[in-house]
Amino acid sequence: MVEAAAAPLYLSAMFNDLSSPAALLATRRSGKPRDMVAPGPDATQLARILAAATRVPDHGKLAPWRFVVVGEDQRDAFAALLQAAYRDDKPEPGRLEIEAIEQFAHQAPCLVVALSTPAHASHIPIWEQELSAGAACMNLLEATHAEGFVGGWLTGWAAYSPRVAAAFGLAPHDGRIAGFMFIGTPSRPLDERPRPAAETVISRWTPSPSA
Ligand SMILES: Cc1cc2nc3c(=O)[nH]c(=O)nc-3n(C[C@H](O)[C@H](O)[C@H](O)COP(=O)(O)O)c2cc1C
Repeated sequence: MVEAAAAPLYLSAMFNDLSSPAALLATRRSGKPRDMVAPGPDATQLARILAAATRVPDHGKLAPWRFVVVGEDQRDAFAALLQAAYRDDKPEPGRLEIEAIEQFAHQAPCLVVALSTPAHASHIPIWEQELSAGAACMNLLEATHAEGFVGGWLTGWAAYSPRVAAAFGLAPHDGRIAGFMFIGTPSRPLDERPRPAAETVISRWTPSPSA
């Protein structure tokens, strides 16, 4: 059996356990992008993460998703874009709002913008293509954790801004921003969040007599 790479010290045994694929799935925990610090993935590791993100169920083999990497040297331009987009709706933002935008744009060592880009001409329902985009985002996160980093999937107002969408190549009605996928190293231990009790979300089908 191939020995799993030793998990970096910051990963408590409770979260993102790399000892086996099943353990990783059972202990998956996002990182908070605002708490992420270097290192982030190098070019080779990011290429592996994005390759995994494209290896998802995809009805009709349409690849209805795109991934745009925002380089570290592009974060100032990204922040300027977000500020301009924010001013589209609120021309006179307050200082705290601007600070929040700057913090969002510059957080975490690595940022990939995931796009849902359904093929409208296809007979495959848009909903199913959007599900594939969600699967791609999830695989990106799982591959991130498998590489020993943490990922965080955020949206927020910027994901619904036409100006931000256009800056990432989306014309109106083309598609949507599926998420801002931040990747890095947690600067503090991860903590658990409430999870739904299995019995509230899992059941066995019992056909009704009238079915
Ligand atoms: C489509 C989508 C959008 C999300 N957007 C946000 C967001 O804007 N802000 C936020 O704090 N969490 C957001 N989340 C939730 C976090 O990504 C994260 O999943 C949540 O904190 C639970 O942590 P877990 O991934 O470890 O279960 C979003 C999740 C999804 C699936």
